[in-house]
Amino acid sequence: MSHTVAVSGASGYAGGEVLRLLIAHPEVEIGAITAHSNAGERLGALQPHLHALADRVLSETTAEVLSGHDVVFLALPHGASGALAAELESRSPGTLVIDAGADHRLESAQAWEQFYGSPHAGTWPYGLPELPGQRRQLEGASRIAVPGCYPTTCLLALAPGFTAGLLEAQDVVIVAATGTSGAGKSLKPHLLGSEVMGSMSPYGVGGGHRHTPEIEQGLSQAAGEPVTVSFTPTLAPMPRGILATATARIKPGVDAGRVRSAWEQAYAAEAFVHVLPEGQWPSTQSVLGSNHVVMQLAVDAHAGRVIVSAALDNLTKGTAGGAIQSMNLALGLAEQTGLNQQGTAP
Ligand SMILES: NC(=O)C1=CN([C@@H]2O[C@H](COP(=O)(O)OP(=O)(O)OC[C@H]3O[C@@H](n4cnc5c(N)ncnc54)[C@H](OP(=O)(O)O)[C@@H]3O)[C@@H](O)[C@H]2O)C=CC1
Ligand SMILES: CC(=O)N[C@@H](CCC(=O)OP(=O)(O)O)C(=O)O
Repeated sequence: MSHTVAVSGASGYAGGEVLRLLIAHPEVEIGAITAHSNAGERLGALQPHLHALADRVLSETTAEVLSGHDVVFLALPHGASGALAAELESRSPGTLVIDAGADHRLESAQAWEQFYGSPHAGTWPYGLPELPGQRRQLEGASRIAVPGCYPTTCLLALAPGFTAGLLEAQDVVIVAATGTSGAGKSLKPHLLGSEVMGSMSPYGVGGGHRHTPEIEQGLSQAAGEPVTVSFTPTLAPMPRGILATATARIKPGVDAGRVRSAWEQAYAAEAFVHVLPEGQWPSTQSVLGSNHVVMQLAVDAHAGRVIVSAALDNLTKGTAGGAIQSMNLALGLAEQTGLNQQGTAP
């Protein structure tokens, strides 16, 4: 039986990627597609790669338009989904709501207010099934908070070492590079082609990036104790992709073999997360357009640290693919349904 799905924010990058994947999903039928300033436009004018839906017209994003579907994806700027989700709850109580924005990811209202500067909308099950115990939380869920793109990368990179109790909680350093689509479609002067092409620069330096509390939340849950993270994002001259390099101090007496086997065991049964053969390091190119994550790790015995490098596509596993993976679990479908795209090369 086909599930009806509505996609809000369909004119944006995240909503467009949700639609790209849903078009290839065998168990869904696409219902309402909505936007804000672009309501009334043909989808083909805004998402010219989505040929199958080119002549569909974008509706206004309202709870009335979105209600009555089995599933609603919210791909809206953060802060916009809390009120809409509350209205959907009363109009359409049986609908599975999947929020690609940040509004429902954090458990701490204080951290939300500190980093986002608005009242906290609440906490929904966190859509990263590969974290320990998380898959069970998503099976049959009626609300899902899709993780941020950096947190997906960083949590998958480091969680196995914390779950296995091999890493110190207080000396975690992550530097990550992202493609420009992470910032969304709206015009931003620092993202003009002439500013970004052929150049890289950091931003959100010094603990200010809003994904820091989300990464700390996930790693603390894995460790069973508070984990402190120093996180520095950088902007890279590419449209898609994240490469995160994460390092943490290894506890005394833990040897390199134990470290490697913790990661290999954590992901041995996962369809989308791959610890590469030793000596092969990840590249963003190899995962573009796919729901896959590739990673490699090394033990730096001199520094007493593990170094993990992980790559994914911020719009696929980092947003829309991860969201559909969680949707599949919530609907009782096979987790990989509609997500068998391989990477593109070159
Ligand atoms: N880009 C990425 O890599 C990732 C994005 N996300 C999250 O997904 C969400 C969407 O991001 P992204 O697609 O990149 O952003 P875009 O700027 O590309 O798209 C934003 C979408 O939201 C709509 N919109 C804008 N303002 C409002 C409003 N006030 N009310 C309702 N709809 C509105 C826009 O409609 P219109 O065009 O008609 O104005 C557009 O469809 C964000 O919360 C982001 O945090 C999560 C992980 C990664
Ligand atoms: C290049 C760039 O600006 N990237 C974005 C990525 C964040 C993102 O998209 O995640 P949310 O879902 O939490 O908004 C940023 O660093 O803010």
